[in-house]
Amino acid sequence: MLDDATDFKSLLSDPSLVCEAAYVDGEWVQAESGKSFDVVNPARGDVIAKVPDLSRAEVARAIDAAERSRHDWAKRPAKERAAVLRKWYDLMMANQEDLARIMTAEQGKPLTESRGEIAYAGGFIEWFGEEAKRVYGETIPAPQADKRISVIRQPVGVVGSITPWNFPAAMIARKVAPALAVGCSFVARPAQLTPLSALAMAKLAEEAGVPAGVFSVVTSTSSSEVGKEFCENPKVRKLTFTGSTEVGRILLSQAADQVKKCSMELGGNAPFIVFDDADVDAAVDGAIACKFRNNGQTCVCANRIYVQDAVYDEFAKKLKAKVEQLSVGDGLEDGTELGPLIEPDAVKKVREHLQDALDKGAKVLTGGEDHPLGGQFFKPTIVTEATQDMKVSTEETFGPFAPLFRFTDVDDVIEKANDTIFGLASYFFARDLSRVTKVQEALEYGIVGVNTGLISTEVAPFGGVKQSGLGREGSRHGIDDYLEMKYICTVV
Ligand SMILES: NC(=O)c1ccc[n+]([C@@H]2O[C@H](COP(=O)([O-])OP(=O)(O)OC[C@H]3O[C@@H](n4cnc5c(N)ncnc54)[C@H](O)[C@@H]3O)[C@@H](O)[C@H]2O)c1
Ligand SMILES: O=C[C@H](O)CS(=O)(=O)O
Repeated sequence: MLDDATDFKSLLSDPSLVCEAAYVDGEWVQAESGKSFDVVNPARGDVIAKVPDLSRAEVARAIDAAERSRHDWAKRPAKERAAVLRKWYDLMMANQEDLARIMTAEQGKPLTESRGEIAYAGGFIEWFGEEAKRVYGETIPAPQADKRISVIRQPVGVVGSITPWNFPAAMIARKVAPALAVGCSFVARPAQLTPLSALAMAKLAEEAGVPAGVFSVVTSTSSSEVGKEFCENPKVRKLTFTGSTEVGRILLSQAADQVKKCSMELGGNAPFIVFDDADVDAAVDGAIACKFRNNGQTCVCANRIYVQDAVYDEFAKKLKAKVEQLSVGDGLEDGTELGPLIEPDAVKKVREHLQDALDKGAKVLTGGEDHPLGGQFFKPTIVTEATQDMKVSTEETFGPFAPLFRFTDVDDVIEKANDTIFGLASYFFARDLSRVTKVQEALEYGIVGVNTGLISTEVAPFGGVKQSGLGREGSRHGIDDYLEMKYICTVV
């Protein structure tokens, strides 16, 4: 652990990237009430910054600024908007180390993962800057000689955004990038636990030339009030949300009154299936990457690991050996592979899922207790003999807890894998071509990883089916949710 006296800003080349103010209409502001809230380092429990606690009325002013500024931004040639996004990407990458340290300090993930997330977030800005220049329309042969039919695509307008704490930069980037690329304006409300990454991104966007009002970051402890403002303010044409399915339901209900355009990136419950023809060593490496990335705190982490009888013991033994090598500690320290969980309730949920599994017959293979570091650290844990009646088979654990389920029959494991209200990510390891084809088509998920545990990239359409969400982010498809299609019929 770093010395508690270490001020993480002393680790930065540019401490001014730590912005203890909200960014509204091109100005760095405090709350009129004078209220602020603490940003805490989950590894050490110390306060690393204070940011303003804006009121709903102050959020409404950011929306007003977004409405005023969007028209000129949309009128700019796409090439000009693309150049601003490219500059923003270049600044993100030039400041990658500082942005990573800020992220690790507020979210806890190891520096290696924070560096990766900054590159991932920047990748969306780079990608959609390029896509800005390819928003095409079409002409359609008219059924009458005196008519001409054309279709154009125009920016939706003001976008309201609410995002979670687990990827404090990437979850915003994959929304704000397509929005600004097509000429929308954007008001972001980052998670209360991790606002600093969003504010640092705004500082670099300002430097890159994003006009005042086009991108604002409002910090607030009252997420429900901000959500209601986004849903009830008619100037907001679209709500984009990433978070739990529970909150997604609330927002969709609130948005229904104005039939507001919504994108939803929600919860997951990923199955990870190891068949008897798999490369077991590759499957173990895939499971480590998939289960323990961000300490298990990702929407696409393996939540249930199904292993076919013939390779169950080999897989369990090799996974145990690798898990016991994982280095747990402060993410700001070199070599750390698993940081703390984000808050005490997150640790409580891991303990709850573990105890429920043990009560129903599971056995601890490794871990299964708080880490000697204490606080929000927990030992990476594997249990064997997991069964479908356990909480972990229907609820997202969101922590370093790997339950192994044994299976025999292929059709049976597909049925079990699909037996959930969620449908975001899924994974399986197999080599038989017929089996691979059958399984990848049978899994009811928006994302399928075949012989890999890592699927995150800006070039592919990311999103879920069933109650894991609506819409896709990233890829050429990710721009569609920020455009309205207009059909023009002209009599000549
Ligand atoms: N599908 C994806 O791309 C994706 C990505 C990351 C996280 N997630 C999901 O997010 C969850 C973990 O993140 P979390 O704990 O921050 O989720 P959460 O739903 O509790 O919170 C998400 C965001 O919504 C805000 N919020 C909470 N209640 C609200 C309300 N009533 N109105 C408006 N905003 C509200 C929070 O302050 C936060 O900023 C997990 O379920 C995970 O699967 C999904
Ligand atoms: O937690 C959810 C994120 O969307 C994970 S990913 O990094 O985008 O795959």
